[in-house]
This record gives sequence, structure tokens and C-alpha cells, in this order.
Amino acid sequence: MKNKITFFSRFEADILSGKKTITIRDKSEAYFLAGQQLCVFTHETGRLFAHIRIISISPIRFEQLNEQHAQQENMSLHALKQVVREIYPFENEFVLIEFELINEPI
Ligand SMILES: CC(=O)Nc1ccn([C@@H]2O[C@H](CO)[C@@H](O)[C@H]2O)c(=O)n1
Repeated sequence: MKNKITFFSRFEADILSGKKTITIRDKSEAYFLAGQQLCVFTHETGRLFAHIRIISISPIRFEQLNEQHAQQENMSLHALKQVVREIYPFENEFVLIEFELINEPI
């Protein structure tokens, strides 16, 4: 089982400060499991910058994104929808991955 995930580097600071605690992914990344510990890399350069533990993973549709998700992303709901649409222009079905930072290396 793959224990890696990548994020765009513009989200690194929010993840490391604990302000961003969810990510919305398409079904190509639906294989993660609650409890799993992941190494986190930047998408752009593949630099390891964090370790996280998956708290939960659940299906979600674009139109179900709400203010609570936006807060967990540390952005407005409008910005969150825009970001998701930029990354996944044609997708409607996603997985909501909730995570926490961990200190110990895997
Ligand atoms: C290949 C790769 O890295 N893909 C992605 C995909 C998503 N995201 C983040 O998930 C949230 C909603 O999609 C937003 O906050 C984005 O930050 C990301 O960082 N990187």
C-alpha cells in the first residue's frame, strides 16, 4: 500500500502550522485508509516536508462542500471550490481526507 501523498507546495505552510487539516482528492487517491501514516511530499519537487495520519476518508460530491470544509482548508468556500475546480475541472465525485500532523518518522 502506497504510504505517500503529495500537495502543491503553496499549501505546505498551512499544513505544517495545522491550519489545513483536510484535502479533497479524486477517486484515483481513494485507496488511503483511516489510521494510515503517510509521508508528505511537495508535488513540484518531491521534497518530504511532513508526516500525517489519516483520521477519516469518505466520499463527497462537489456540491456538498460547505463552510466547515473551507475552514478546515483555511480558505473561503468560494476559494475552496475554485481550487478544486482548477485541479479537477471535470470531476464531481471526490474523497474527503481528514488528517493530523504527526512528529514521529514512519
Ligand atoms: C498531485 C497533487 O499534489 N494534487 C493535489 C490535489 C489537491 N490538493 C489540495 O487539496 C485541496 C482540495 O483539492 C486543496 O486544498 C488542494 O490543496 C493538493 O495540494 N494537491
